[in-house]
Amino acid sequence: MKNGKGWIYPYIQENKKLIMITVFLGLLTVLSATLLMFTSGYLISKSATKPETILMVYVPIVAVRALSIFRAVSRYIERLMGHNVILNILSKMRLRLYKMIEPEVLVMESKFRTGDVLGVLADDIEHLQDIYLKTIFPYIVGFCLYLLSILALGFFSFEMAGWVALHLFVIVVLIPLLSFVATKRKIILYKQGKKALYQVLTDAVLGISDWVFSGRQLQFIEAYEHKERELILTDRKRRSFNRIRNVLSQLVVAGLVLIIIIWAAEQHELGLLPVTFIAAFVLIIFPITEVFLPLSDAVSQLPRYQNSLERLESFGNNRPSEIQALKEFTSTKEIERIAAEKNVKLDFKQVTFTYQSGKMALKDLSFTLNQGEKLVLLGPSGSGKSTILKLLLGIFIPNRGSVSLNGIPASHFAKDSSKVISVLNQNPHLFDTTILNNIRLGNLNATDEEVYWAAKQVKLYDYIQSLPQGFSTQLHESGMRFSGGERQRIALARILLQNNPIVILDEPTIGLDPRTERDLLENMFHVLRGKSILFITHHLAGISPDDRILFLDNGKLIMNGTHRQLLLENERYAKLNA
Ligand SMILES: Nc1ncnc2c1ncn2[C@@H]1O[C@H](COP(=O)(O)OP(=O)(O)OP(=O)(O)O)[C@@H](O)[C@H]1O
Repeated sequence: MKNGKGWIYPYIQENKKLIMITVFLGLLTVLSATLLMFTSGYLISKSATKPETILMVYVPIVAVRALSIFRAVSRYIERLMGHNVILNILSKMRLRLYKMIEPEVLVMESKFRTGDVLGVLADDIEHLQDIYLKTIFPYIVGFCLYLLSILALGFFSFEMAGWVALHLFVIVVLIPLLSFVATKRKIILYKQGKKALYQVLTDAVLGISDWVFSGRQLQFIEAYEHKERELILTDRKRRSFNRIRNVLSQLVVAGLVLIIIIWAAEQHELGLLPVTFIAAFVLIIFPITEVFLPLSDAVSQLPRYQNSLERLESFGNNRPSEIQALKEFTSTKEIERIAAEKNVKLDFKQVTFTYQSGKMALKDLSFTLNQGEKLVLLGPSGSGKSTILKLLLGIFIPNRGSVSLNGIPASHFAKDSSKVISVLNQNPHLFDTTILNNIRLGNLNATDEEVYWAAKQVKLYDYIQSLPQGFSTQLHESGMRFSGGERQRIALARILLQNNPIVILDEPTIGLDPRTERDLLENMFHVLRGKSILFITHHLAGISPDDRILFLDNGKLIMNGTHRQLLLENERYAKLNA
């Protein structure tokens, strides 16, 4: 559990006082339960001696009532307090997680879906709340109670306190420890096996047609069921160990009851303890051991949290070094000034960028984009186009050279780059709300008229108006699906409302048929006049003769000129057009 330090210890430290109050309330609850049993035991015994008048048992009757109310109230407050501490800790953990994940969103995009990663990690945090509720709090309460009950018994008799201490030590320390050691391997094996089975199953479902075509589906099912049986067996072993452990713990409790009976009887023989107190002393064992018995299970659950803790730890530690520096700056004032000027010069100066893995993605790249110009970044897959986008948005910092907007490093604006740069990517997301709201996402202050204007610009206005509910059409409820081209037009309308000086088109027409692609690009370049456009693409659709082209291959600039020039002068380029 060494990895837990970063995600457990600091929160305990930070909430020390509240945790202490919760533990105190926990002890108070047990104390009132113990006194309740004690008084009830006395009351039953006293009543059995047929007292002459009810007044002889009046005080214990009132005490039983008061203690049962007090126990319920203190338990309620203890739960309230405990959950309050947990919610407080969880909210801080979540904040920490979101802060960790935020700068990585664009980096992760290529490898996983960020939402999935966030979901898994958020589940891990939810899972960690059980460490507090089911292990840490009960164990602290249990241990304090152990010490307190020994001290209290020592007050009556040293010898008996010694015997009870020894017995309780078995259920408070020995059995939990034994349980932890014995079940740890089984829990880990079970978790690993379950994960492996999920992977095999997912893999099989994805490739189901191949299993069927090869006629080996039965073979797969047999192998799968065999592994599943092994897994069930591992879990069964753990459960049967738990059953034996529980029986053992109950035997220890029975031993304790016996000790108390013998001690109380001896005391009575010696005339030191009235007979009415024998049951009272015996009954207090039960509320006390009720706290101790679940401890073994609580401690043996610890390995279950290990994966969650390790995942959270490693996520924090393995942040790619490319984005380490991201949070250090962010100059909101500067970006607002540049955004207001609407005249931005984008400069890449001898930029070299190497990934953490050692892969050099860009080498010595220089180009300038003045306000209102269009620049086409052309290159095959893996040539470095997406890396340029991340450098431009300030997510990555070049190893050598500089990327700047009006002379200020792009990394200074990383968090605010959307105030100057708009990006239209391959798969814009449409939210589960009205079309109007979906377009307004570009600028939340835009009026309805401005949204209609943007829709007209991207040639969607008539189509939207023809829908029964027009701009109020709920994208999800209507079951209406926009085509790829229409989605891009909605995203383009958002960009128009955003009204930023620089627009990056990151292969926006991928997957569209040639005709839709041509119409969309024509419309895009028309409505984006006056803005600086960086058009990232891997083919020549939508390129005009005077467009400036940078052709990248393997991170290096290998052609630079207008489309017209390159067609005439460069054989490789001319072949692309063929
Ligand atoms: N996180 C990463 N770690 C290591 N290498 C990377 C990483 N991301 C990209 N690369 C490598 O850097 C090079 C440039 O990648 P980049 O994604 O910028 O290319 P691209 O031109 O955008 O490709 P595509 O058109 O396929 O998206 C490639 O060789 C790629 O394998």
